[in-house]
Amino acid sequence: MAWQGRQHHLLRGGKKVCIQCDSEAGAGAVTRGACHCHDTGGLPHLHEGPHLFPSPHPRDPIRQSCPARERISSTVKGIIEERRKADCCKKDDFLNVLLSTDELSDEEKVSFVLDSLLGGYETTSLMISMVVYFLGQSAQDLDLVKREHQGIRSTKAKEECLSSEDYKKMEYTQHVINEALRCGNIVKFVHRKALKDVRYKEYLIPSGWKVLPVFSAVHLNPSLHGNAQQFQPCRWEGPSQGTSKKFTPFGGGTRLCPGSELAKVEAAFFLHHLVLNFRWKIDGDDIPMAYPYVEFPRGLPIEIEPICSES
Ligand code: HEM
Repeated sequence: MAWQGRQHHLLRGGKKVCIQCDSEAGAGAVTRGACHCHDTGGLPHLHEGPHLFPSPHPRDPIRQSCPARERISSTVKGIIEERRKADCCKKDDFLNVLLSTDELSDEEKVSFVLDSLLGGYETTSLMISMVVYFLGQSAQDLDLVKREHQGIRSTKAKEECLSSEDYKKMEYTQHVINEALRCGNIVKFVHRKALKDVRYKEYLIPSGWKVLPVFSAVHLNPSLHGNAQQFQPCRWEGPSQGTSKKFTPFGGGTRLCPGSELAKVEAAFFLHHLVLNFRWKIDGDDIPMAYPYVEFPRGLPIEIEPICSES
């Protein structure tokens, strides 16, 4: 995304960056289709649909969601056909792995691609917005992140791309990302069903009951996280702090988010370029609100200004 001009809606821009990265990571060829679906409003409509109650109103978003799914499915089908015709079987990407299996029908393969794109579409852009929002309120943390990225950049040529080794050095950035996930609670709860009677402490959860584990209740519990209401990235310092049952922004068990590492890499690399090249301030008031999904009501408008390299 080119940062031209001074005013940007971070959430909107972030979605485009994320859809490009996710689809590149999955299968380069899907990028073109995915970006088209973003630009024409298909992905936003598709994402909205399952979260809303149907209404008889002619502009009911669910009426737009179903055709959006059909449009995007046919774009992905076209890309799969192109991939089959072209001799690009040597490509070692997600789409080729998916195409090489006979255990799924074509429809299931298309659905798999769509689910993966949707899984990372709102979530990662929201996480990036959260990071920018919280850093905007903590000059000290912003300074620490900036120094970390200046250190990494100083070992590289001017336009040299970041590598996995650079990513491993982004320790404080990881703490900031973890803390934004803890405070931001992008996914507040997941849906589960008890398959048999389950006893937990003095409770009985009868077979067939729906259970919604609420992550935000754990992430903001002061008995598990000291000063739970405060944004304090330094709490993540120390070995294996980021993986524990008291911190589950990406779920857990067999349904653990397969995109968690990709999302964190996207956020860290985005931050690298943002803090080294720009100053920003949030334009007016905007705060993350949950209704029930977390959003910035105004899309987090920010004013940015390039940092001159001489300064
Ligand atoms: C900050 C970013 C993200 C957050 C907070 C997040 C969170 C989650 C959570 C909590 C689940 C578990 C849902 C459950 O247990 O029912 C999940 C599943 C999933 N996520 Fe993510 N996710 C993120 C990014 C991504 C990305 C970038 C992708 C793909 C490119 C992705 C793809 C998926 C898929 C396909 C599933 C379903 C896995 C399954 O059911 O087996 N997610 N995600």
